[in-house]
Amino acid sequence: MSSAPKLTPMFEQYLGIKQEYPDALLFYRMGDFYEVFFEDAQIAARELQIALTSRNPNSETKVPMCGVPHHSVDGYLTQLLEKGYRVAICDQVEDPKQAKGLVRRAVTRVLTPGTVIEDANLASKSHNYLAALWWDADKGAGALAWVDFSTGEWSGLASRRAEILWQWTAKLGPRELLLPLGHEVLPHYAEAAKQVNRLPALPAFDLAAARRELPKVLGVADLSVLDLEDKPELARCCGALLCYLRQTQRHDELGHLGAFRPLNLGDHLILDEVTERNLELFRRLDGKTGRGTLRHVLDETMTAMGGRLLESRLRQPWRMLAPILATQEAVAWLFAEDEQRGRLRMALERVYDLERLSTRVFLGRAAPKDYLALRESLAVLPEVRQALVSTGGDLPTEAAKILSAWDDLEDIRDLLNRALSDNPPPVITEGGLFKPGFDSELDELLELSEHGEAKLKELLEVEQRENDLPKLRLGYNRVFGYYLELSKAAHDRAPEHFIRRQTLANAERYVTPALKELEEKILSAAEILKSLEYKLFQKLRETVAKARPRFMVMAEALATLDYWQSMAEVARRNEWLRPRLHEGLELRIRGGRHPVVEQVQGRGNFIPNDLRLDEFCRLMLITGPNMAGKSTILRQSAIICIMAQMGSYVPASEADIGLVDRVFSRVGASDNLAQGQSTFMVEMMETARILRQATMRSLVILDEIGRGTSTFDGLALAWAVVEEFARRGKGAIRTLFATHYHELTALEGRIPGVRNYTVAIKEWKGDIIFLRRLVPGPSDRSYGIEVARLAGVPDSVVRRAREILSELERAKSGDATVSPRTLSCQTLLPGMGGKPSKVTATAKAAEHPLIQELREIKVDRLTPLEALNLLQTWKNRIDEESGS
Ligand SMILES: Nc1ncnc2c1ncn2[C@@H]1O[C@H](COP(=O)(O)OP(=O)(O)OP(=O)(O)O)[C@@H](O)[C@H]1O
Repeated sequence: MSSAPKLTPMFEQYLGIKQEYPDALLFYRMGDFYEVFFEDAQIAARELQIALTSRNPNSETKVPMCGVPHHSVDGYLTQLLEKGYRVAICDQVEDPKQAKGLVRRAVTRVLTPGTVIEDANLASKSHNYLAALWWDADKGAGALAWVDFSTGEWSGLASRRAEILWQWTAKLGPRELLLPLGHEVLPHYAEAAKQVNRLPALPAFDLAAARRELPKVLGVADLSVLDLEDKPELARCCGALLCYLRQTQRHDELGHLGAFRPLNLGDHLILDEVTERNLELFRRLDGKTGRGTLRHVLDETMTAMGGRLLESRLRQPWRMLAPILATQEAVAWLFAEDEQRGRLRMALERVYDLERLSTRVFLGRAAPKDYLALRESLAVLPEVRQALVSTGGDLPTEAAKILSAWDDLEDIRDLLNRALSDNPPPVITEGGLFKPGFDSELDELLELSEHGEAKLKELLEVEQRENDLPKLRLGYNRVFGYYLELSKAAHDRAPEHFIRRQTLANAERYVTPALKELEEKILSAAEILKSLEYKLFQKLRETVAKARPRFMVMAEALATLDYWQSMAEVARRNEWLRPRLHEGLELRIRGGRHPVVEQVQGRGNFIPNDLRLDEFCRLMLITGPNMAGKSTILRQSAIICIMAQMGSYVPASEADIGLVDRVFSRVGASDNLAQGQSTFMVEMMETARILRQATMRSLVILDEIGRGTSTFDGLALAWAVVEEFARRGKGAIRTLFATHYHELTALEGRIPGVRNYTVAIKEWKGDIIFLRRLVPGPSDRSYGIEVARLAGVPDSVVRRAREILSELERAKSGDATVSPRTLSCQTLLPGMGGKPSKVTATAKAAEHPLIQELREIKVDRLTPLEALNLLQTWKNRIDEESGS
């Protein structure tokens, strides 16, 4: 048996380390490069588009290899993290000059998408979550916890329904999700669990470990202080987060994590992930962010912290009146004060991301430019404070609270001012971080290292002059340091104190005791200088890191101010109005607009609409032609409620909003074909969810339920759903229901609270004009064919569709061709059988399309041959239709 070829010591070391990080790409530091080997190299070369080479670990095998220079590694790491990879950074942990044999190396940190803290890997105005989910199927209980490691915020929720936990996972969209090994991902949520890391339940999710670790990290006595004692599942998830952070950060200190604040669903207006998507709160239906989303319209924040607060509020608006009213009061104050708001905006623009900067300082990963950014931000704090107080009048309660806890962090600003040079180096080890005058010892050493050159020159000049050797030269090499050099021709004139060190072909090199002494001073000054700079930097870092809680207080204050001013700014620009909120169930909007559609189309081109949901009209059935604007009304009503409960002004001329606990929306088709679910299946799953979760305080908007199946199945389902919403509890659930099933309009008068509405149009010379006005009453028909014509469907198809339509209508109005299946449905469904519906009543007495053509024919203009051909065409059509 042949034994495996012996590896070089370097590869032995590499493989030993790699074994500990099987799931990460190992970046192995060699000199000025990070090298990647074996399979990792193939992945890295492909993903980073860099050359794949090879290296021999022994004489026989070749190992794939690629590498990147250490100074530009960050850009490559960003690319890998964006693609979802984890990277273990393996550094040299001893000075190669001092190393005996192979340099010692160790993994200094593991970068993962969910734990990154560098700006290059993060969207500034979005949170970056690492989440952990635990579900105990036997007990029927579970939890989800999440942390934004870059800011230190963490939270979570416990639930007795796995579906709720997965919904929140989908909503938060964590960059990484920790799941215990073997734990199933709920069907329909594969997207949410795209980036899953399976951890062994023990020790990662161990309850005993969580009980021990959590209080330690958060500096409290036990779990009861954290409101976690009676939520063991949530404690497990928090424990798993800590366990993973410890593993990846190689940093025992997790003290930058803030207080754990469990999410109390009762405090918030719940928007599930489907509603978020359908209403295009964060992403458009095509998946893109930015223009076309509500967030884009609302975001006038000037700081990253304010932007993230806006994201959280939009994700979780309030359910309770008190915080909404307090926010409204502050927004109204800044809304009224244009000048002050302008000053505040200008000041906030110069504030950097205090949360993430101070995290990097705390974890020892801040670059000199981060300290400079902190210094510049702190310099603005007095200006922001000044902008708050400058009105002279009474401040709103919340603003007064912020002001009373205000901290300019003057001591830290003063320290950074005195310490940091204005042009610091890119990395700390390069020197030049501190200002002259900050530390006297440092100044002395700087003087020596800077003037060392001059002193050497002085020594050379003395030797030249005293020994009459004008051609004497000074040089340096790595082997014996500084030397004096004489040409071969002059070497016999070397004085006695010159000690010969090297003979070259045409020169001799010497040292002198004085030169050696000076050299030692200069070199040791550089060494001492380096270590003193490092020591001073550590001290500075510690002082700034200790101020982390103060930074966090101010970060929260600035984020809140920024949120208010952003709300006030957009309200001013778009002429929005302060809504009235109340505990009742009535919803009244006058002159409501869709903020996003209006922004895209331009203010003058959007037609406002009124809407009222009260005890007489709790469920609005909106019929109307395609393209009339039904979906827009549905969405804008939901969006106005969401905005109001964020404390924002709303696009309406008047709004009274009875608080909403959940908004549900089923709008349009959302295929999930990739997950093996048809459009109809998804629609029904979502409808089922709404039926399970909606309460009397919810607002439900349903758009064209049931259209993904056969007409009668769809109608029957839509009908049953309307009945269910209209008859829940004592009254109906506030529902806006847009549909093309005109048969449903028969429900008005049969079920209390159901009212018909339509979006008006006008017919003019065979065309339709969209009036975009919501008016009481049902619509007569869909005008689908007219809209198809407007959309450019070819005339031949439009004509044929008209023929088919009139056939169908004839059949429906009791003609002999009606099928047995249709008959059975008609008798099953109330409102359909017996009396003709509105549609059939208004339809013209149907006649065969051939008769119409016959009428239009000009016989005297036909040649006999054309007449014969026409006759043959008609006969063919009749034969086809009768199936002969
Ligand atoms: N109030 C309005 N003012 C101006 N334009 C509007 C208004 N409402 C809707 N629109 C425009 O009409 C388009 C169609 O509106 P919407 O999708 O709401 O129609 P719909 O009745 O739901 O159509 P369908 O039944 O085909 O789904 C919108 O994209 C928008 O551009």
